[in-house]
Amino acid sequence: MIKISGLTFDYPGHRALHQVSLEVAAGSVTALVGSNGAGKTTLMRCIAGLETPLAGSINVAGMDVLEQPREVHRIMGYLSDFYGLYQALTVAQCFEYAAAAQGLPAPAIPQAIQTTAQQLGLTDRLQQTCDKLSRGLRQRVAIGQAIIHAPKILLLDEPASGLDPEARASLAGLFRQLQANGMTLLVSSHILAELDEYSTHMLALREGRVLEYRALIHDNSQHAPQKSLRVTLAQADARLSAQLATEPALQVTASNEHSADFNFSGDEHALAALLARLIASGLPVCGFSDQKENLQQSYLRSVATYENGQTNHLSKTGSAS
Ligand SMILES: Nc1ncnc2c1ncn2[C@@H]1O[C@H](COP(=O)(O)OP(=O)(O)OP(=O)(O)O)[C@@H](O)[C@H]1O
Repeated sequence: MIKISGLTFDYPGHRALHQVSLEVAAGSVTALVGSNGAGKTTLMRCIAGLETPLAGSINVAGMDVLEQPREVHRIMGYLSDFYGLYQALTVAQCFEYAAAAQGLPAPAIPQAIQTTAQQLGLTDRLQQTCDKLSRGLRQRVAIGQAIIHAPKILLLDEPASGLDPEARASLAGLFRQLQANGMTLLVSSHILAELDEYSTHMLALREGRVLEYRALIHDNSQHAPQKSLRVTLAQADARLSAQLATEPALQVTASNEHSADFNFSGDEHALAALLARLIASGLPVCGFSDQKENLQQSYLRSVATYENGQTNHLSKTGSAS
């Protein structure tokens, strides 16, 4: 859906993106993560055709963003990190304005306003003017403006900032719903636990470079997906490692007398059978827990790998001192 090749972007005196290349699959939700100044906003603005890169190309649904910006905008929604709302307009008027600006035919606009208000929980606010809304409600109106034309691609820069926990949870639900309807989302946030709830991919940027881009959910239908699990005992038992070694469908990655971590290839029935065998062997098993790496751990591991690489490179070139 989005194909970026060799994207390089310069601000006066500062290179913000260095040779960024990646392909974002249709229907995915990509968590765009990185420290302050990593280049997330710049990348989004380039994808939205709001900046002209020094080099490289960006293709959205088969269209070159720089050559066909208007066609691209018709299928794209973008919420910038700093946005403005017309204070004197009501929420309904804001939606109407956004819908008309996105080229929605006039007869379709009233329904689009109702649908969007419902998705954002703003139905009872439609007649209120924006100057009377709280920060979180304004944020919801801005998100509504970005999705009113039911785009195929949605770019959201820090969409949850200013939202209360309830609104954040319902926003996560909305993103899952939009993805289920076939939308491709690119969402930047510093709150990784939140992105973890709905993201299928992680794109980590660091100093304008792609640190890592990968799928977070592996769905390989030909094989049972591999699980990373931990078995915990109620009390220390030296037989744990030996007992696990007799199990062909698992590989132990770490163990002691209280617990063991292992990768397991098998379905839920195989897991139930494994639990039954461990209990039958006399081990005081409390249970299994999922050891799947979350987005935060994944991101921090990418950063650590990058920093170790930098340190190794510097020490090899002799400039570390
Ligand atoms: N208008 C500008 N002129 C010069 N440099 C800029 C400009 N806008 C951004 N930069 C620089 O480009 C780099 C990337 O900025 P960008 O806003 O894309 O980062 P970000 O990852 O979105 O950061 P944050 O998480 O803080 O929002 C930063 O070093 C920033 O200082």
